[in-house]
Amino acid sequence: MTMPLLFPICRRLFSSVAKMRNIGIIAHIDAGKTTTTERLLYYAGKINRIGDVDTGDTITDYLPQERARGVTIQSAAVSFDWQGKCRINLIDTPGHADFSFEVIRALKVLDGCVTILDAVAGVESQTEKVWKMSNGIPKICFINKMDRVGAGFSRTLKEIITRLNTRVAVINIPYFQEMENNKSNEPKFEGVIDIIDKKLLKWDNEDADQVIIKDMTEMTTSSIYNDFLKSRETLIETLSEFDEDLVEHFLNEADGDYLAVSPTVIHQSIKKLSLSNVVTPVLCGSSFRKIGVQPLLDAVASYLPSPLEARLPELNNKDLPIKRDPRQGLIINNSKNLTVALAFKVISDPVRGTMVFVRVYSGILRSGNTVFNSTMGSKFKIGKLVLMNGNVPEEINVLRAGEIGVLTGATIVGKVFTSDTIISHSIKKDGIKAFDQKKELTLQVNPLVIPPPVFSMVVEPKSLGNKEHMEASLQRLIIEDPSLHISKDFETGETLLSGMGELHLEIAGDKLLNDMAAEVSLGKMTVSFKETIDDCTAWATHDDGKGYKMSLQVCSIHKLPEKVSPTVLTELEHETWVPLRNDDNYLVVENNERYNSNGVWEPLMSYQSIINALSSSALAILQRGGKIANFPLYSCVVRVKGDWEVPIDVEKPSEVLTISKNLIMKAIRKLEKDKFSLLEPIMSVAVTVTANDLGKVSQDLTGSRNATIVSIENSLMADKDSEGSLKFQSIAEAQYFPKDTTLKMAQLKNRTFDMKHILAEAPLHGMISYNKKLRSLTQGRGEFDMEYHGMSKVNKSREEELLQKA
Ligand SMILES: Nc1nc2c(ncn2[C@@H]2O[C@H](COP(=O)(O)OP(=O)(O)OP(=O)(O)O)[C@@H](O)[C@H]2O)c(=O)[nH]1
Repeated sequence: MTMPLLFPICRRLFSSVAKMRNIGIIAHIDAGKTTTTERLLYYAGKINRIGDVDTGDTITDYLPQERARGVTIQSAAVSFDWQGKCRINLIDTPGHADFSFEVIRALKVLDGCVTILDAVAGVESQTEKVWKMSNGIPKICFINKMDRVGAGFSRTLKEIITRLNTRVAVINIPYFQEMENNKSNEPKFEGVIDIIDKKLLKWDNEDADQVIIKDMTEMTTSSIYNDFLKSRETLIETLSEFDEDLVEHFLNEADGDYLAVSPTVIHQSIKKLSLSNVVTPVLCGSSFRKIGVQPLLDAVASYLPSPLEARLPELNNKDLPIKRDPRQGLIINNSKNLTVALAFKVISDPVRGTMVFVRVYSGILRSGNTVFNSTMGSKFKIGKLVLMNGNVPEEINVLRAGEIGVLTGATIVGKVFTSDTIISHSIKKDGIKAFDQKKELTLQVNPLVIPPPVFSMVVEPKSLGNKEHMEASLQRLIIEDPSLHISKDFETGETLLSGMGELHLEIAGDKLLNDMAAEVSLGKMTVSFKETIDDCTAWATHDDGKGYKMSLQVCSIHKLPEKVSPTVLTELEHETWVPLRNDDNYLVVENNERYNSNGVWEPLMSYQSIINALSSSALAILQRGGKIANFPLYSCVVRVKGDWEVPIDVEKPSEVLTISKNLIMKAIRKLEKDKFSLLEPIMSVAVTVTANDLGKVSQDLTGSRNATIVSIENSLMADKDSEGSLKFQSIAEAQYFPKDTTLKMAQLKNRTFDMKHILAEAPLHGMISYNKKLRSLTQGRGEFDMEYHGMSKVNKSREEELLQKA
C-alpha cells in the first residue's frame, strides 16, 4: 500500500547548503530503524498516517520481500524538511549482516548517522560493526524501545561508552510515570527530561501528537529533579574536558552554576565536539509509542553536519584542491562550474525503468544535460531528475552540491553503474570539452569496496527457451546489487549466483522467481571456495608490429615487489591501480603517462577505456579459476609492464580486450599446479547466550564447527584490555547515570540479564544453518550474528575433505 505524501511546496529550492543534512539510520537488526524513520516522516509532516513494519505499510520498506518478512533488505531514501531548521535527506539502511553492502554504499555518501539502539538489548554485534564501518562520520545515538520491560537506559549508555569507545553527551534522560500514580505497578515510560533546555516533555497517553511541557526548575521537589541536576552537571563536565570556550562561559557568565549555563552555548559545544567525533550526543525514546521523536529531529538539525561541515570526498587525484563555499557547496579544482557526483545505487523500477541514485559533491546536475562518466570514459544524457520518497518520486530540474537524488530516463540505461563518477558542466548543456582533460575528466571519487561473496547456488533455466530471460534477469540483479556475483563453472557450464549469506541468496532467488518471473530452478546453497597462487607467473608478451604491444604477469599479492604493493601504490605517480570488484584482486598498469606536453592524451582510444578493457579481461580470466578445482582466483594482481602501446588511430579497445585476455590465460596456464592453493571463507561469529548455555554452545563451536574462540565477554562491559578500552571502562565507571528502573523490575520478574557474548572465528562451512542448532541448544534464547572475516589457506588434508564435500 502506498502512503500519501504531503510535499511541502518547493521548500528545497530555498534551503541553503548549510541547512542540508544527509543522514543514515544505522543499527543492529530489529532495533527500530524503519519504525523510527516512519515517525520522523510523520512528525516532519511528510506523511499524514504512520505505517508500521508489523503491518507492512511503511514508506522505506516498500519491496514485497521487505513487507512480507518485516525486514529491511535495501537502503531507501526519503527527503523532508524539519520545521524550517533543516532539510533532511535520510537513508534507512538494513540491519542484517547479509545486506552490509547496502550500509557500505549509503555510508559512502552520507555526512552523519543516527544509530538506533534497543534499550533492552543494548549495544549488539551489528551495532558495533556499523559503528566501525562509519568511522569518521559524526553520529547521534537514539536509545529506542524505552517502553519495553527490561529497558536499560544507563546500562545501554555504559555499553555505548565501553563497547563503541566514545564519550557521550546525554541530551535527554527517560521519564517514567511515578509508581504511586501507576495502577499497573510497573514504571511506565512517558517522556524525556531535556537536560539542556531544562524541560520535562511528556507525550499524552491518548494522543501522542500532544506534548505536555513542564519547566524542570519548577519541579525541585520532584523525585526526578536530582537525576536531572546530576545529568546536567555531568554533561557540562564532559564537554568542559574538551571545550575551553564552554569552561570560560561556565566560570565567567554562569558563575560556576551548572543550571545557569546557557543552552545556546551547550548546543554549540556539542555540535563542535560531535563534528570532530569527540563526543556522541545520546537521546532516548520509544519510536513505536511516538515518544522522543521530535527531540531526535532537533538533534539532527543541531548536531549533525551540513555538507559544508562534513568530511570531504576522497578523490583519486589527491592534489586537486577542494574548497568549501557557503553558497555553492564544495568547489573542486577551483572550478566553479565543475560538477562531480557519485552513483551509489542503481535500481530497475518496473514502471520507471533504470534509476541511478547519486550524491552531488560540487556544482549542479541538470535534467537534459549531457554528462561524462569518468569511470567508464563515456558521455551520456540525463533524462529526468527526481527525489525519492521510498518508492514515490518527486520530479525536480536540478540537483545541487550536497544533494542526493536520482537520474532517470532511457538515455542512462547501461551508461552508469554503482560506484561510477559523473562529471558535468554546471551551466553548459554539454560543456565537457571545457574541462582540463588530464585533471578533471579523469577525476574519480574513490570507488566503493564490495565485500566478497561467500555463498553460492546454481541457477538453471527450466528449459533452453528460458535461458535468455534468466541471463537478463541475473544481469539486472547484479546491476542493482553488486555484492551479488554471477560466474560460470567452465567444466560443467553451470551458472553460479554468489552472495554474502544464506538470506541474501534466498532473497535474490525470491526476486528472480517472483519479481522477474524467471523460469529457473535454484540449487542448494554451498560455500564459495577460492584459489590463489603462491608465486608470480612468468611474463607473457604480445608484440604484433601493428601498434599493439603488451607484457603482463599475474602475481600473488604477497609476492609483489615492495614498489607495487597496494598499500603504497596510490602514492606512486607512474602507475594506475584498479581494485577488481570483490575478490581482493587488482590490476596494476605501470607508466600511464602517454600525454603530450600540453596534457592531451594522443591516441584516439581514451586512457580510461584501455584501463577498463584491461580490468574486464583480468576480472573475467581470474574468475575462470585456478588449477585445483576452477574456483575463482583471489588475492592476485595482474601487472601490465610500462612499455605497453596501442595504435594512435584506433578508437575502440576491443583488441586490447582480446590481447590481454589471451595473455592472462597464457600466464596462468604456464604456472605449475602445486603453486595453487585452496582458500575457504572464515567468519567472525558473535553468539549471545545465557551463562547457563555458555558451556554447551562453546563446546559445539570448537568441537563440531572448527571455530576458534577469540573472547567471551559479559554483556555489560567489553572485556577488552587495550589501553583505549580500559580508558573508556574507567570513564563509564566514574560517570553518573540515572537508575534503571525497569531493568530492576525485569530482574524482579526473574528475567535473566546475565548474558555472555562469545566472539569466535569459524570456517563458514561449519556454520551453515547454525541458527537451527543454536536454537535447539539454547531453547531459542541464543542469538548469533556473523560477518565475513577473510579467506584462509587450507592444508592438503583439509583441501581433500572440502573438495569431497563441495
Ligand atoms: N516496544 C517497542 N517496539 C518497537 C519500538 N520500535 C520498534 N519496535 C518494534 O521492533 C520491531 C523491529 O522494528 P523495525 O523498525 O523493523 O526495526 P529495524 O531496525 O528497521 O529492522 P531491520 O531494518 O529489519 O533491521 C518491530 O516489531 C517494531 O514494531 C519501540 O520503540 N518499542
